[in-house]
This record gives sequence, C-alpha cells and structure tokens, in this order.
Amino acid sequence: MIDTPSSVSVPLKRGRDYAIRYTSLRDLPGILHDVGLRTGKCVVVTDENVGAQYRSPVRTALSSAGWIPHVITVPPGEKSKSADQLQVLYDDILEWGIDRDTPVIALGGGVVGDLAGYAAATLLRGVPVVQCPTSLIAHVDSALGGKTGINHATGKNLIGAFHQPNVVVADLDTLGTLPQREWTSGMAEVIKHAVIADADLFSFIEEHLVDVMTGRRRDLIHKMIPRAAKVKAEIVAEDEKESGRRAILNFGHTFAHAIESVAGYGTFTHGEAVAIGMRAALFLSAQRNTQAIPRENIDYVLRAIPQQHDPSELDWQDVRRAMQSDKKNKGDVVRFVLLDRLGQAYVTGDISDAALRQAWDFATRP
Ligand SMILES: NC(=O)c1ccc[n+]([C@@H]2O[C@H](COP(=O)([O-])OP(=O)(O)OC[C@H]3O[C@@H](n4cnc5c(N)ncnc54)[C@H](O)[C@@H]3O)[C@@H](O)[C@H]2O)c1
Ligand SMILES: O=C(O)C(=O)C[C@@H](O)[C@H](O)[C@H](O)COP(=O)(O)O
Ligand SMILES: [Zn+2]
Repeated sequence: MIDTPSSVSVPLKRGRDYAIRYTSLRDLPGILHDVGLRTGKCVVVTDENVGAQYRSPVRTALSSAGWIPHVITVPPGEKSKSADQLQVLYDDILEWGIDRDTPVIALGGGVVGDLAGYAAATLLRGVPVVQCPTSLIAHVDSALGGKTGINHATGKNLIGAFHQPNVVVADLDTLGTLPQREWTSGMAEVIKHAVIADADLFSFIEEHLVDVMTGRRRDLIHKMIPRAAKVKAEIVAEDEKESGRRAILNFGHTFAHAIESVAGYGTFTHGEAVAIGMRAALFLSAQRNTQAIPRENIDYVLRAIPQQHDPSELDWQDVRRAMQSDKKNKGDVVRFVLLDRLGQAYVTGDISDAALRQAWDFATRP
C-alpha cells in the first residue's frame, strides 16, 4: 500500500520546487552541486548531541569535495530557539565572513532547523539554506516547508520568516541514534499528517502501532516517513505562506504552543505537547460531528505517545491566556484546527470557553 521513494518533491509555484532526497549524509556535497550551489565557504549549524555523532563525517565529506566548512555547535534543546542564541550565530558567522552564495547547512532536529533557517533568512537579507534533518520531527515536518524562527517569552515561534531550503538531504540512518523519547514525540507529527490529510497512512499507523512507536522496524519507518513528508509537501505547495489551507498543519498546535510556553520551553517536547493538543482538538471535533469521526481509534493512537510530565498540573487559565498569542488568531478570536472526518480538517474560531475547558479536561486525562 505504501511505497518507499528515493525523493519527495515540494512542488512550489514559479519553478521554485525542491526535493527531499533520501540518501546518505556522505552524498551531501554531490547534492549541493546538483542544486547549483558553488563550492566555497559553507556554514554548518548543529547541536551538541547531533554534532557528536555527525559533525565529523559531514565536515570530512564537505572538505574532501572542496568546500570550506565552518561548523557551529549550539546547546541542544528548545531553549536554543532564542534571540540570544541567534545573536551568537550572527556574530560567529559574520566574523568568519560569508557572501550571498554561502549556504547555511542545518544539521539536526527542528530546533537547529528553525534557528539556522532563520539566521539564513536574515543574514545579508537571505542566503541559501540546506536542511539535513536528524530527528523524526525534522524528517517529516520541520525540515520542509520553509517556516523558520525563534521563540519569545510571550509565545512559540513568534519571530520568524518563511525561507524555503534549496534542498533537504534526508539520511534516515541518522534516526538510529535518536533517543526514544524524541522518536515517540516525532510520531505526534506523523499522526497529525495522517489524521488531517491521509486516512490510509492512519490505517497503516494503527495496523503497526507497536512497531512504529518503537521505531525499530526499518521497513515500516522507511515507508512511513516519506509518506508523512509528502502530506506536508502537498499542503505547502498549495499554500506556501499559510494564507489558507496550510493552517491545517497546525492541528493540535493552538493548545500545544500554549502548553510549551506555560510549562517553560523544553519541559514538554514539541511532539508531546502536540499530542495533548490533538486530543483536545479531537474532542472538540467529535462534539460537533459525532458520527463522522472515529474518535476512539484516533484517541487510542494519540495516547500511545508517552508523556513525561502531567499536563493537568498546568493552570488552565494560564494555558487559555497563552492561546491569545497564537499566530492564527484574528483579533481576539482564537482559532483552532478541527476535523470534519478522518483525513479532512478545517479552521474555526467559533468555540466557547466552556467547550475549551471540557476539551482541556479530556486531553489532560491519561
Ligand atoms: N519549521 C517547522 O515547520 C516546524 C515543524 C515542526 C516542529 N518545529 C519545531 O521543531 C522543534 C522540535 O523539533 P525536534 O523534536 O527535532 O527538537 P530538537 O531539535 O530539540 O531535537 C530533539 C532532541 O533530539 C536530539 N537529536 C536530534 N537528532 C538526533 C540524532 N539523530 N541523534 C541523537 N540525538 C538527536 C537533539 O539534540 C535534541 O536533544 C520545535 O521547536 C518545534 O516548534 C518546526
Ligand atoms: O509547517 C507548518 O505550517 C506547521 O504548522 C507545522 C507545525 O508542525 C510546526 O510546529 C510549525 O512550526 C508551527 O508553526 P506556527 O506558525 O504555528 O508557529
Ligand atoms: Zn509542530
């Protein structure tokens, strides 16, 4: 039913398509050449965990092909998506010296991808960026689509830019060193893509739930990851800058971003928060459309994502207040992505505070 492709295209308008190339990081120099990047200086941004595993082979591959790589390693975790860390990157990169053709290579998970991507979007008003995802979230979601940015005390990702990568170099073998908590967190975004736009992918996840949650079956994950990435690629191609349909990729995120900021960035992983947010959005969806949504099935799959912290300990009023900073809001109206049915989603602002509170109570119960 589901195939393993060697690449997935992100077919942007006006000939700005790019590919997710499933290959080895050793092939990075050849791919940079294929997409027309001129050999010379390049900046590699990674974090300490990812760097310990992959910085050295990537540096060697680049140097052997004639590149002059400058590797910058940031501390791991959500706290690095900050103005302070961005300033460290600006200072380091500008002191080393780049021109407008110098690519920034983001080697890591969503934090490195968002941070380095935003640096690339803004340095010299924009230099090329190449995303090399190493976490499950990055493989299926953050490395593609061009959303880059940092967090602010008042909310997640409130400062950023759209800056599409020239190419995504996706080495699925990097997932072999990803910690289990990060794997199951990443499954939240895979499930999100299935639930909003790919009912067959949802059936695949349901059928293989135990195996996909451990991430140990290569045959399954090599099918599942490109399929989940394709869902995002198609939505981004249709609505690159979120003027409409792309907002459905935010399913579960109105609650999730509030949870992340109220709990303190990095307490809940992004995926854990998204899993809770999707349970809340599922509750609201089923309240409106009882017949069409297989609520029990979806909720069962979402509850398979382990939580390391108890969300019911968060103060509901704080979470509710944090939602007022969501980027989807129109004036004071907080908007949510809900399901019409499995595989189809829509955005609405028409939800009462009482319903939100019920959804919160439902989603924070184990
Ligand atoms: N731009 C987008 O479209 C988009 C989409 C989804 C999520 N995000 C953002 O991405 C972030 C979450 O991404 P994430 O979960 O990848 O977080 P992350 O980058 O912090 O990675 C999670 C942890 O796994 C480690 N890690 C990553 N790859 C590894 C590997 N191969 N081996 C060993 N350790 C590895 C990292 O060092 C980190 O400790 C959030 O900030 C979220 O807002 C952005
Ligand atoms: O790519 C998108 O569009 C998404 O919404 C993907 C989300 O999984 C991701 O967390 C994204 O960073 C959220 O974007 P935001 O605009 O709500 O900050
Ligand atoms: Zn997300």
